[in-house]
Amino acid sequence: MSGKLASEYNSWKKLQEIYDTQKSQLVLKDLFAQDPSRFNTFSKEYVSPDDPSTTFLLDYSKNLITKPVLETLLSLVKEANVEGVRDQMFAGEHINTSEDRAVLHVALRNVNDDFKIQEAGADEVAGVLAHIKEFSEAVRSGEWKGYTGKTITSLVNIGIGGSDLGPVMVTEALKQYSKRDLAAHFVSNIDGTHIAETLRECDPETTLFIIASKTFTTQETITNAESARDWFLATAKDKAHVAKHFVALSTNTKAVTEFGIAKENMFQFWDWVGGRYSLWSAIGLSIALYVGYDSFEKLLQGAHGMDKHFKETPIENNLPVILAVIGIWYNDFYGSQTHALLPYDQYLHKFADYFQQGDMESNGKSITKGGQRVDYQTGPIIWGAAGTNGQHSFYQLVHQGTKLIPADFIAPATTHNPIAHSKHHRILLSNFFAQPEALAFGKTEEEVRAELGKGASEATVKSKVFEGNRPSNSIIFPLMTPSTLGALIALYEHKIFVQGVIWGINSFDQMGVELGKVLAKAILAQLESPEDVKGHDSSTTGLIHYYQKYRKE
Ligand SMILES: O=P(O)(O)OC[C@H]1O[C@](O)(CO)[C@@H](O)[C@@H]1O
Repeated sequence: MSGKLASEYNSWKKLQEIYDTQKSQLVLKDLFAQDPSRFNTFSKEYVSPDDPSTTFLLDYSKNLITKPVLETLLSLVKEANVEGVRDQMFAGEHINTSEDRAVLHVALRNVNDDFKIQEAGADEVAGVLAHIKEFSEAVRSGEWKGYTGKTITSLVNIGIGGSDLGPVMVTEALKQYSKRDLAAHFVSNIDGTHIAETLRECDPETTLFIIASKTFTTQETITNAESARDWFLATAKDKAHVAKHFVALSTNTKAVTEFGIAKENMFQFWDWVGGRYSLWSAIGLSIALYVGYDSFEKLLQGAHGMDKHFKETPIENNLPVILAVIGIWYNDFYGSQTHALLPYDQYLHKFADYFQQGDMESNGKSITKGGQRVDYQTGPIIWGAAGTNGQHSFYQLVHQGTKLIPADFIAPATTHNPIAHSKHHRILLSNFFAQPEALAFGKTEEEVRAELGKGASEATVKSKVFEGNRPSNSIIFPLMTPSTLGALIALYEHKIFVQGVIWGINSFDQMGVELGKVLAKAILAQLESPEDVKGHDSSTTGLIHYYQKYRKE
């Protein structure tokens, strides 16, 4: 960390100058016309250093950049000492300064021991993975039995935030690798409807509950876990049976034991694993159970390959760095408020949800590590949806609205479901190719006039014009596999890291989620009667009083 605001860097000032003076020249149609090799210049194929079959192409040529712009963006990376902080992260230095913690999700997937990491607990990773392997194989093979001797057919992961979103996203993405005879459910919301509806699909004799909570104090998770235990014991009766049906994923042994889960049924991780970076840890148990340990290991290997790429590749060829600086270009100079993640792969339908936490909880900060208020924008709003669904919903605004929305289009070249001789997939991909093209190059007034002929009103002509010059990245990979997914997730994790370092913020704490929790606790104690409602503004008081008119018990 340099201790400077990003806006104090010379390269930041230079970027502002470029934006102010050359913005009108950054027109994709012209840039492509001027340079026939633009695609070659601004695209890179990633091949995992460990496994050539883990590969994808990143095309970033449809961005509002030129070589000098990109060079200046990369000099920002140098000035902010991103490489230095990256090396500190890999070495286990406590770069999460507010919590005085290392940030070592890379240690969870350090499969070949390529990185020498000294932090306490890093040497225990292999042991926990062995525990995950042994347990997941026992459950999947049917060797692990429920209290009446039946095999497990339903998994219920109870967790929230990072203890839910990663396993949800990955189990959906790798559904093709599941045995299909083990149903995976995820309960996160404190709304009783979530657990009630889930339990309606489960049988206490054949259900395994996975209580996933780093702290094991999260109100939603503990409340849901207690309700699950009550539901289970209503049938099983004997508390001794809990051991066959409840396991915990946590750093908090004491709280797990107090809950009644046996120590041998606890899967450990460490304070240097951030919640939103934890799917690689014991939090991934539901993934290993659902898709098998071998696939889980391949996921880790895929991420590890990207870690090596990020650590060892010069910044001009470093894919997370390139994505990060292009994002900064729009976020901080073009004033884009959001970034869309648009996977053309139904298996990735939770990808944007996952990175809403990954990115927004990491980089949704306005105070630097040194305590200064930033005078620029930090993390973007992340959103998106899978496939052509979005086209029939929000793409209108992306194409013709008043906002500039940078987007990443992500797709597999081949599908696990080649039904109708891959007709569906070809149609899907034709849209994946067409949308970035339409966004970038649009449709001129002349083209519209030629198309509509003389009788068309001016308003109709104007409404059919696509201004174009809307930027995007495209990522295409051979097939959705565990290792490719691992590489893609790690790509975005490191992108978020690079942006956080440039903005000078701590991407690894989450102070902003605390205030609401504290207020909710105080309000919970006041819900009984109107006389208890004290200390609030008139709006909050009015809302609680309205609720109290209808509350039943
Ligand atoms: O795993 P835990 O400790 O239950 O926390 C769940 C989530 O709550 C948060 O602390 C805040 O939302 C997240 O960072 C975390 O992923």
